[in-house]
Amino acid sequence: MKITQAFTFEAAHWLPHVPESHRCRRMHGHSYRVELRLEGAVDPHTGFVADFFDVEAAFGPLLARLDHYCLNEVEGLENPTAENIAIWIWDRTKPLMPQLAAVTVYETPQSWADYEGR
Ligand SMILES: Nc1nc2c(c(=O)[nH]1)N=C([C@H](O)[C@H](O)COP(=O)(O)OP(=O)(O)OP(=O)(O)O)CN2
Ligand SMILES: [Zn+2]
Repeated sequence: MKITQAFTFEAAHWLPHVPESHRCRRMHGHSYRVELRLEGAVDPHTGFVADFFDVEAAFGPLLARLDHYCLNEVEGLENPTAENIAIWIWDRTKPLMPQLAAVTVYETPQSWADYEGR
């Protein structure tokens, strides 16, 4: 069974490795959406793969490190592409949630990165 929980955060960033002429080299902001997908068996008693409240409690402190910050200033996110944000979240969430199967980071509703740990 797969379950997914979505979160949103607002943040500024700029991309240091694109050409000077690229508009994303300038500081700008996004309303990001993060989806955490968990996979596992449904507990026959609770009916849950995992309690959404527990997912929220585990991910909340990480989300707080991103929301309303300049992502380039967050340790490990010096090049804050959607891909690198997804990896950053995975690396810090997977140890807390072994059932984590994918992290999806939407930079805009039309563009996102999916990471499944490889
Ligand atoms: N593979 C990636 N490509 C790009 C990334 C990224 O993270 N991974 N990021 C950017 C910029 O962050 C850029 O800001 C993307 O947002 P935006 O310019 O708003 O994108 P749109 O083309 O959808 O904007 P419109 O104004 O709607 O045209 C660039 N590339
Ligand atoms: Zn951007």
